[in-house]
Amino acid sequence: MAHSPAHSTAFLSTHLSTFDDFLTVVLVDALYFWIPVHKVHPGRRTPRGPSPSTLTALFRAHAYDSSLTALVSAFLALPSIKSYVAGLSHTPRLRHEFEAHARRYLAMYSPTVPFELGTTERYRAVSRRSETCVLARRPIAAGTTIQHLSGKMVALSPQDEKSLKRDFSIIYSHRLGESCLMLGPCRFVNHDCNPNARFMAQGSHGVVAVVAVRKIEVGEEITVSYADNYFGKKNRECMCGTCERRGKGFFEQPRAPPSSKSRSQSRSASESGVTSESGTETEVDSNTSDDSSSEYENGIRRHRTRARKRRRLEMLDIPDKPMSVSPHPSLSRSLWSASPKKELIKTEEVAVENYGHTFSSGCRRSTRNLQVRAPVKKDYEDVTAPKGTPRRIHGPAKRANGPDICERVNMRSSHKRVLRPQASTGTESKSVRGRQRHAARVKTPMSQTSTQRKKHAVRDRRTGLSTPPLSVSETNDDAGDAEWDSDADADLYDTWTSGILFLPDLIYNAYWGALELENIGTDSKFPCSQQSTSLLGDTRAGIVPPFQTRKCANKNCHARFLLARRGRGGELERACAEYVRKFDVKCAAAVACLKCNRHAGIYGLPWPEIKSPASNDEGDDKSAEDGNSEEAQLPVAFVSVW
Ligand SMILES: C[S@@+](CC[C@H](N)C(=O)[O-])C[C@H]1O[C@@H](n2cnc3c(N)ncnc32)[C@H](O)[C@@H]1O
Repeated sequence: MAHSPAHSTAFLSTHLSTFDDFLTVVLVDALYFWIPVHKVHPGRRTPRGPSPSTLTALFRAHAYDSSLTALVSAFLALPSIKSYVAGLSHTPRLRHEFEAHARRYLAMYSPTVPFELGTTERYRAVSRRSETCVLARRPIAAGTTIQHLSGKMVALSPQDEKSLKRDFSIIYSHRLGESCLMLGPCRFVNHDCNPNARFMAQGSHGVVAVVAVRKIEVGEEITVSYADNYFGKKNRECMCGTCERRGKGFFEQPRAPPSSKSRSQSRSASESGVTSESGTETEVDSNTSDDSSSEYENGIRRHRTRARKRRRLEMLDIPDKPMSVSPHPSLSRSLWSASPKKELIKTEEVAVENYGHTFSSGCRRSTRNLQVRAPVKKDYEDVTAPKGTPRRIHGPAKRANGPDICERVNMRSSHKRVLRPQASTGTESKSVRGRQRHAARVKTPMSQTSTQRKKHAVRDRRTGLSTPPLSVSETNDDAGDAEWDSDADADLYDTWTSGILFLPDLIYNAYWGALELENIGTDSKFPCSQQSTSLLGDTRAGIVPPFQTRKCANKNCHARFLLARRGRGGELERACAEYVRKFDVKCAAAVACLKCNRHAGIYGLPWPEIKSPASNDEGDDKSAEDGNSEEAQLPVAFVSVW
């Protein structure tokens, strides 16, 4: 085999990196993720692995008994994996290490896994690519070992030390007193100067785990501190969120070069040997009292470097602030804070934005089973809209040739909308209303006839012209409400703004807030279980196939083989949202679907019956999450349905 590790009984960093590249191609790039993850040997070709559909079938088959061991065995029994392992020179040690490493990546598919991979644009200015980050899928208590977020650390061989010198996954182990290569899922954890977790060695075989140092909320990025001087001296090139907030590291503002006046002042001060204003002793060079004193020169150099960096950022068109991690605004803490109605409504709104993206790329989903209730639209106003602009209801992003879903999400989050409760009376709100009414008269398409509007919509769709942000709508007076309240107008609005005809339902669902499933019994504890239990029962008995496996119509969707759901799956996801609302279960997957509901496919959003929460997962992470009470509350549906 071209790149199989050398015949040797020792387990070297070369072996680890080769295994890791192979396994990330097979188990992460092909199935799980929408960007190829960073490889240790980017230029190398890896041997062919099993097809995504074979793997998907494998996962589904073993998801029901939630046995990681069974899954690993089945994986190792696949012909392509067998031949890869056979190439490992019949060295039991290597085979054992390969299996252990495969197990680490396979464990990421465990439905109970408390984290997921996401993408971040935070480091793009330097790395020029989207990078991976790790996000919490459920609250993680301080002191908890994060289950399945593990890796393997091996001392760098001298050969690797030369070739991989600048590689990202090399860490210095104080315990071993040498540089090590660390690979496995925990290599995706980024650095933060105020981290919420830390790496911890488990046992004496170089197994690394990640332990939370404080409570981590759903959707929060899991970060560790690599070292104090990892990103330059005192991490001054660090691009973490903490540095961004503090204006440190990469985000430190360049100090302006001293003005000529202050320079001459400091020069005369230095000539007389006086301490400068800032309190630092100015260097005195009795021979050359010109501007080229080293501190000044350094200042200029620093300033230029920073200016260069800023220009680079501008060229890349990366918003300086805030840099966001995706997924996604919908995962932000506030959306999940315990469920007063208003919070819920925000959740729904964002969820529908997501779905808007998703649907616009081809995954239409039925929402016919949903009833909407409890009008709530008066509760909020969009305070970010420019003065006098009639409020715009969130619509889907433009489709035509735009950036893909993830990018859009990121772009959106750079100018987040702020929703706040709206004042009900008072002069202020009256003037707002006045402005809105005026703006509505001037701008809204409601002044056109409905035939005209339809004609324009059709024309826009044909020509591919993006529809201007038409800001239908919303004044707060009764007349405005009545206008907007009519189904026809709402439908039309959607047609105008996006050209996607099926969105009205969704926008309405978001807009009206709370959703109710038709088929939820009043005393049903787990709304979706009623739908799915019987089918699941049959499935387990082997009577019907578990789900219809559909290919996603979006050709950019790397998770297309995982899209499996029963019939009209939309209602099940909604059920999940409903479940979240009712029981305050913090389920990131419910709304965080980025690419064609990858999560829905992988983690299974239908919620079948509750089993006893006994987990069969074994291995290095056995003790993990013992103390995590959230774990026990989670529906075992996560374990059962893929
Ligand atoms: C161990 S990897 C972490 C996972 C990585 N983001 C990926 O996509 O595979 C470390 C790399 O992440 C990026 N990185 C992580 N934290 C960073 C930080 N605070 N500042 C700058 N770059 C960071 C750098 O590109 C670094 O080489």
